[in-house]
Amino acid sequence: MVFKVVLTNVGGNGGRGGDVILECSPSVWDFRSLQHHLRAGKGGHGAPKNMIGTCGEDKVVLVPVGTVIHLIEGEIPSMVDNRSESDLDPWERPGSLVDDPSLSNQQTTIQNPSVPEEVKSTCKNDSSSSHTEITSKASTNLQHATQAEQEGEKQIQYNIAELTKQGQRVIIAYGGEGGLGNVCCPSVSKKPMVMKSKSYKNGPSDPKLASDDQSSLVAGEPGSESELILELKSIADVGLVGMPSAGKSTLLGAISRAKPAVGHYSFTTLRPNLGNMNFDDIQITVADIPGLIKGAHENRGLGHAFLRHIERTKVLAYVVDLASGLDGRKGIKPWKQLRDLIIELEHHQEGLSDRPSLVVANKIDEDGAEEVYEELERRVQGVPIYPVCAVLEEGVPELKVGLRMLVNGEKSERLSLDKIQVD
Ligand SMILES: Nc1nc2c(ncn2[C@@H]2O[C@H](COP(=O)(O)OP(=O)(O)OP(=O)(O)O)[C@@H](O)[C@H]2O)c(=O)[nH]1
Ligand SMILES: [Mg+2]
Repeated sequence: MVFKVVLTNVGGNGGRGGDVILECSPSVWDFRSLQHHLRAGKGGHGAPKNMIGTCGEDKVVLVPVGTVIHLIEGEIPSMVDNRSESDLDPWERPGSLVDDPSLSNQQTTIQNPSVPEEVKSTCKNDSSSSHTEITSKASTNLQHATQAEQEGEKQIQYNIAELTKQGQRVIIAYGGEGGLGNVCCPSVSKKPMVMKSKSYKNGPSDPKLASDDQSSLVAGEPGSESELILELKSIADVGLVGMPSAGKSTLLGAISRAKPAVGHYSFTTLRPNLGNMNFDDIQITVADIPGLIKGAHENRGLGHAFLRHIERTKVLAYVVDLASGLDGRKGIKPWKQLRDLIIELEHHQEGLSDRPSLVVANKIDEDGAEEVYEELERRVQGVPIYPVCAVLEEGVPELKVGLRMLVNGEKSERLSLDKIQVD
């Protein structure tokens, strides 16, 4: 999602405006808290509405692990500190499990913003991607934002930082200098003074400028301006999504060199496993995501935690168990598995299932599975279905080619409820 907001922190009566700081936190999964703070935030006393932070008080906003900060225009933000070096689960550290050169090429980042890396890449405002753009302009921001949206493209000047560790902080906007306050000059209007672009990072404002206009003494001055794109880095190219015991972990072992635990009981996998599919020219990261059950969006079976991982994959491979419900055995038919999975994804986050997808019809080796597969093909339209026996690695080469095409964008079929005939 792309959104743009005003982000200027104005000094208030007698005090300097607080800085706006982004802090990396594994408990946050998207930029929603950022939106919330921006909406709820107040400026220093006398500051225009819609500002973030209060006078003299820094505003710390939590962002997810894997947030990449690009600068489009303005002052280069600076890294503050790593408040806590506590070790994260490897899953929470993008790239830590994956030695993927293609990813590092896409996301060249630096940890020291004093030597920013200049880039000339263009970032498209693609509403399907998880981008957040923060436009911090003192006056004409919303107009700018609309313009930018119309233009559709922005030049990224620098890759500023990639926040991968808990507690890492970056100042993205410096607070403006404080005015002297209404107390000193009660006759002057309380109306805030909005000034042209200017940075107040390096000490007090120009006294001449201040004395030129009494109202700035009262209202304080705007903080620094910068225009940023925040991007949430994907954790995997492909997510294996399915009900418990569908064979996701077995499949990950078959398509990569990963060796995840496999069990004949549900919820064998409780934390996602990552593996790499290696081709001559490209490496694709696959995440084996813990099984989802009906009601996952209401947190049944740790649903929330599992569903969140899906947000950060580009392509979905729905793994269904063809043997489920066969021969009077308990279980859900594959087409119903697909329907339930989509419902859970969409309840968790609207549009979550709207990404390139395919279906893996697993356990084709089981008695009666062929017939179920044929029925599945009749009942599910619009996405390729790959019959696979993950245990014997049958059908795996074809599946790998299909996944590669989706990741490369050569195909982009999506599974939706209207393409599944359940009754
Ligand atoms: N017959 C048959 N059994 C399979 C196949 N793939 C997996 N299984 C079996 O299905 C069971 C579950 O496999 P897992 O890979 O652990 O399933 P999962 O989807 O990762 O399960 P959770 O982690 O609980 O969500 C195991 O007993 C596997 O041996 C297959 O292609 N054919
Ligand atoms: Mg598993």
